[in-house]
Order: sequence, then structure tokens, then C-alpha cells
Amino acid sequence: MIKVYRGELLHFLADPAKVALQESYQHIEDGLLIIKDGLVEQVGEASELLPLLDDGIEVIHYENGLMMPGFIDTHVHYPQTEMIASYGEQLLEWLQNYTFPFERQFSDLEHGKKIAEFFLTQLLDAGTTTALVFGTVHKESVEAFFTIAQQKKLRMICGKVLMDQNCPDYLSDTAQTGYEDSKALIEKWHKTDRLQYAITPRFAPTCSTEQLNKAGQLLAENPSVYLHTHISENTNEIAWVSELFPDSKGYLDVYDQSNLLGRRSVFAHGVHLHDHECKRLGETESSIAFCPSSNLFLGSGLFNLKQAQKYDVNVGYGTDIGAGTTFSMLSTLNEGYKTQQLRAEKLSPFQSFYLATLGGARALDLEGTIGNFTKGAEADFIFLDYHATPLMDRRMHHCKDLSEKLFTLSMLGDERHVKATHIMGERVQTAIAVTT
Ligand SMILES: Nc1nc2[nH]cnc2c(=O)[nH]1
Ligand SMILES: [Zn+2]
Repeated sequence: MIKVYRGELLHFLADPAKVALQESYQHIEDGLLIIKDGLVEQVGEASELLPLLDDGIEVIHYENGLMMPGFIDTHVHYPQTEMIASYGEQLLEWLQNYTFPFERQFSDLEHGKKIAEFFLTQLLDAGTTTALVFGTVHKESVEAFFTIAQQKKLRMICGKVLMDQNCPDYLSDTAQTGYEDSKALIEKWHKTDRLQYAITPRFAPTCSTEQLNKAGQLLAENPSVYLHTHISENTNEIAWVSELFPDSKGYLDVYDQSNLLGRRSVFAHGVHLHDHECKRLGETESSIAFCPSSNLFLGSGLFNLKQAQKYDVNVGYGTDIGAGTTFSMLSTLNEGYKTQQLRAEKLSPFQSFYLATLGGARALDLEGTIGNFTKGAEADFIFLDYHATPLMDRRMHHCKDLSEKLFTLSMLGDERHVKATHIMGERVQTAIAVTT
């Protein structure tokens, strides 16, 4: 089945930090996106492609806005949806006081499904079409999430949290049960439709060495699954890790000793990484999820994007709900820009949108599958409206070029500007059904 969309188009072909800017993206003022059976067939100038279309093919015209690949959220916790905006703490106290008690509810499959439905609707409304998602320690939380994501035909990655120490008994697994539950979930869900599994040790403080080693064993047994965890987010957390693991050479080394680094390993935050750690992430092709709204909300620090780029580490953006304060990738770009300003570094609008799309796909080792409009990629894409709000409308009238338009979208944009979200070429219904 062929579907054709017409309008202004943007997608990235390379990292603007690494090649000449003009080579990093394709921008077509009046373009066509031709989709065949849910996959990108062709993009190009409307004037060239329209005459080649068979008679009678409907062309959906999106005007006064920009079509681009769906956003990719490389780190988010679906069970924390309803605890967003919990006041006043930094990481370790925030986990104890709010997060752990809250995650207890996810032993209930039906509760998980209800929250997954709401969470995924929020993501789609924000223009995010793929995410790397934490469940809770309960296998039911992942069962619930994948069930709903499958119904919506989404490309989603999720995993059951592993934690066997320094957490409440009601949230604790063991090295062995964590291994067995994860293995069963991999067998049932990994590569089912567009779903993929991530082995998910919460972070070093809540995992024994035995558990981390079991995670490494499971990863070696299933090389196509992901590894998803947190690292170096908060200075008290880092000090705690060095007390808990006195034999390690540092935070990253705890994971490295258990063989958890690699091309499909995603480490959230990395706010306080040493150069040698960044170098090791780069040489193992591991990725970092940059989560600016969370880092500011929890007072964790200012991510050093330049350091990651220097060591060739793949970086994607993460919202990190519920420490993050928005589902919107556009708002997250805003926070990312301001984070870099506070480091006296410039984050260009092209770099921002690269990180939110192709950069995210690369961080998830999914280039060619999602993240741009290369032939054969899954046609998950969005239409951003330049005039959805009066303020954006006024500002846009003064924009002279694409760079200014992108910057305006990233500073003033949010869910209101995501006019349409498409999954495998089909526009999806994104009206929010508020559930209690
Ligand atoms: N932001 C954040 N950091 C963590 N480190 C360990 N668990 C968490 C979590 O749930 N959120
Ligand atoms: Zn997180």
C-alpha cells in the first residue's frame, strides 16, 4: 500500500558535529515522502516526484510546518509517569522518598497496562515514536508495557529492573530470579513485532556484583538485546559507588568488570564522567542518554556534550520521566540548549534536532531502521506546525532561514506544535484519554 505526504521535509544523514553542516541533513521546501507498506520508499522534490505517481494516489498535503522523523527518547521510566513533579529532593533522597514506594504498584498487571496506555499516548502526542523504557522490578510491568506497545504497533524497547540490594524488600529481586525473569521476558517479547528487550540493572548501588555479573552473562547469551542503566548522575551517588565497590577503578569500571559495555549499551546521564570513562564508552561504542530536564530538576549537574563528542560517544536525548519534567522532546531540546549555555557551549539547532532523531537512532543501534527517511526505514514521522500558538506564529514570521525556524521550534515548541504523529505511515489517534 502506497501513502504519499507532501510538505517541507527535514531529516539528518550524518552528525552535524562531524561533517560539513550542508552534508549532515536533507531539507526540501516542497517535498514528497512516499511510503510503501509502512516503509520509506522515496523522498524528493514534489515537482520531480508528483508526475511519476500513479493516477488516483491520494497526496496528503501538510502546509506551514515541517515533516521530520519521529523523536527518539533514549531514557524514560514509564512507571514514574504519575510521580512527575515530586518536590524538593536530589537523586538518592528522591528515590527513597518518592520513587521506590511509587513503583510498588507495578506488581499489578492491570495497573501497568493502564499507565502504559497513558504514557504511550503522551509520547505520541509529543511526537516521540520510539523510546528506551525502564519498567519496574516486577516482570508484570514489562508484560503490561509490551502488550500495549504491541497493540499500537510501536517500536519500543523495555526491560525489567534488576535490583537486589539497597532497596526496600518489596522491590527486591535476587541475582537468580532477576536473571530468570529477564530471560523469560526476552524469550517472549524480544523481536516480537517491533519490540526489543533491554537488560536493566537499575544502577550500581542497587545491584550486587553477583547480579551485575548475571546481567553480563545474560547479555552474552543474547547479544541482540540492550543493556540500559544509569551512571554518574549525582556526586553523592558516585561517592556511594566507590564505597560499595572499593575494588573498581571508578563508576564505569563497575559495569565494565561485568562486561556490560557495548554497541547496544545505553547509560543514562553521565553528567560527571571522567575523560578515561568517556574514552572507554567511545571505544566500546556505548551510548549516553542526555537528560537535561531531569538533570536540572534533580540538581544533578550540567552534561558535558563536548566531552562525549570528543571521545566519539553516541549521544541521544532522554526525557527521564519522572525526574524529567516533560514528555516533550521539543521542551527537552530547550533544556538541553540552556544546559550547554551554562557551560558556555553553543548547541546549534541542527545539532539538537540531530540528537533527537538520527542521534537517538544511532545511540540505540537502529540507524537504517528509524531516525531518518533513508529508503527502507520505518515511516514513523511527525508534522510540526509552525503556527500552532500565537507566539510561535509571530516569531516564525521573523525567521530568515531553517536554522532560525528550528531554534524557534526548540525554544517555544511543545506538544501543541506536534500536529500529527505517524506510525509506519499511518496517522495515529493521539487524543489523550485521561485515566485514573
Ligand atoms: N533519574 C533517575 N536516576 C536513577 N538512578 C537510579 N534509579 C533512578 C531513577 O529512577 N531515576
Ligand atoms: Zn532514569
